Amino acid sequence: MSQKLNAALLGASGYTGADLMRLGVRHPNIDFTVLTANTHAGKPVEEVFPHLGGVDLPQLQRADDINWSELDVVFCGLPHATSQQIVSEIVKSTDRPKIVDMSADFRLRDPAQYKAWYGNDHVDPQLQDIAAYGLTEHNRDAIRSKRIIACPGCYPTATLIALLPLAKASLINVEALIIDAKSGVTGAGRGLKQNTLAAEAGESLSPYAVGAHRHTAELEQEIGAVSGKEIKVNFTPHLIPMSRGELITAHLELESGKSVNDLRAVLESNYQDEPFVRVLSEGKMPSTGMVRGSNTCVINVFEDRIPGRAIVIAALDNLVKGSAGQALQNFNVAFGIEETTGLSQIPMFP
Ligand SMILES: NC(=O)C1=CN([C@@H]2O[C@H](COP(=O)(O)OP(=O)(O)OC[C@H]3O[C@@H](n4cnc5c(N)ncnc54)[C@H](OP(=O)(O)O)[C@@H]3O)[C@@H](O)[C@H]2O)C=CC1
Ligand SMILES: CC(=O)N[C@@H](CCC(=O)OP(=O)(O)O)C(=O)O
Repeated sequence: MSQKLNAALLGASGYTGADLMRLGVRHPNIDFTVLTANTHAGKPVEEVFPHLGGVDLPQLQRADDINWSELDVVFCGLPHATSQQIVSEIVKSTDRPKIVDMSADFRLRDPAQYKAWYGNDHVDPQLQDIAAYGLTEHNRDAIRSKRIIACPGCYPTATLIALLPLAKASLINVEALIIDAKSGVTGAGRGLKQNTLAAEAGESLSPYAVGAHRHTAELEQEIGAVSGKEIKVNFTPHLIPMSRGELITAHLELESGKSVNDLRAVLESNYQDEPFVRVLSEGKMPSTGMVRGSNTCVINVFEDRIPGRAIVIAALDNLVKGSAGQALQNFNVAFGIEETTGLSQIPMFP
C-alpha cells in the first residue's frame, strides 16, 4: 500500500499515546490528523512531550467535534470504561474507521466477566461480536476481519506469547499455572499515583493486586479457549523501579512424558518465522534490557530442578510490544500492510 490513511489517536497525551506517535509518525501509511487529550487538550504536542518537538503533528484537542466518518483508523489509548463509551459512539455514527483499542474494554468476551473484574457494566456489550483479541501472532484472521481490535494487556501479551503454543500442544498442565510478573512504572499510566512516585517506587520492589489482578481474566480466557478447559491461573504482578519493560516467569508442570526439549521445539517451530518473537538459544536469559524500545518479545525455556517441572521466561517493552507497538502491528495486519512497517527499531542499549 502506498497511500496515507487518515488516523486519529485518542489519549495522545498518555504514555501509550506518546509511543504510538513516536513510532507512527514515521509510518509511511499513517497521517495523524486528530490527536485527543483530556486535561492537556488545547496544547501543542511539543508542550506535553518535548521529545516530540519539531515533529509535524496536530494540536491536542477534545474528542467533541470529530467527524469519525472521515477517518480510516482510530487508535485508542484511553482508560478502560472511557474507551467503550467513545468506541460505541463511533460505531453507531459510521461504519468507516477501524478501531485499534489499547484499553481493556474489548478483551473479555463475556460481559459478566468484564463486570466481575472491572466493576462496571459494559455500555455496549454487543460490540464484543465485532471485536478481535489482538494478540497478533495468534489471531491474524480475526484481526483482519473484525472492526475493533482489542490489544491485549501488557502482561498477557508476554505470558500468552510464551504459553499459548505450549497449551495448544498439550505439553503443560494448564490447571497448574503460576505466573510471576514484573513491570516498570509506565505500565501504570501517566496519571499521578502515589505508588509510582520516584520516592516510593525507587529502591523498592512491590507486589500488587496479589491474587486479584485483572489480567488474570484474559489469561484464563485465552489459555482456557485453546485447551478447552475452564482454568484458574495464579498470577502475581510486581512493580519494579524502572521506566519501561516487563518480564514474566511462568512456573510450569509438564504433562506426563514431556520434557523441556519438547517445549523448546514447539516454541521454536511456532515462532521461527515471526519477526517480533525470538526464542533465545539454550541457557540465554531473557531480560527487559534486551528489548527496550523495540517491538520484540524474547522467550526462553529452562529445566527446573524439580522433576516434571519447567520454567519459561519472557520479556518485552510494555509500551511497544505490550501496547503501542502491538497496536501498530495489528493496524498493519488489519490494513494488509507489511507487518513490520514502522516497527523495525533495534532495541536500545544500554
Ligand atoms: N501503560 C502501559 O504500559 C499500558 C497501558 N495499556 C492501556 O492503554 C490505555 C492508555 O494507557 P496509558 O497511555 O498508560 O494511560 P495514561 O494515563 O498515560 O494516558 C491516558 C490518556 O487518556 C486521556 N484521558 C484520561 N481520562 C480521560 C477522559 N475521561 N476522557 C478523555 N480522555 C481521557 C489522558 O488525557 P490527559 O493526559 O489530557 O488527561 C491521556 O491522554 C489504558 O487503558 C491502559 O490500561 C495497555 C497496555 C500497556
Ligand atoms: C505497572 C502497572 O500498573 N501495570 C498495569 C498494566 C498495564 C496494562 O496492560 O493495562 P490495562 O490492562 O489496564 O490495559 C496494571 O497492572 O494495571
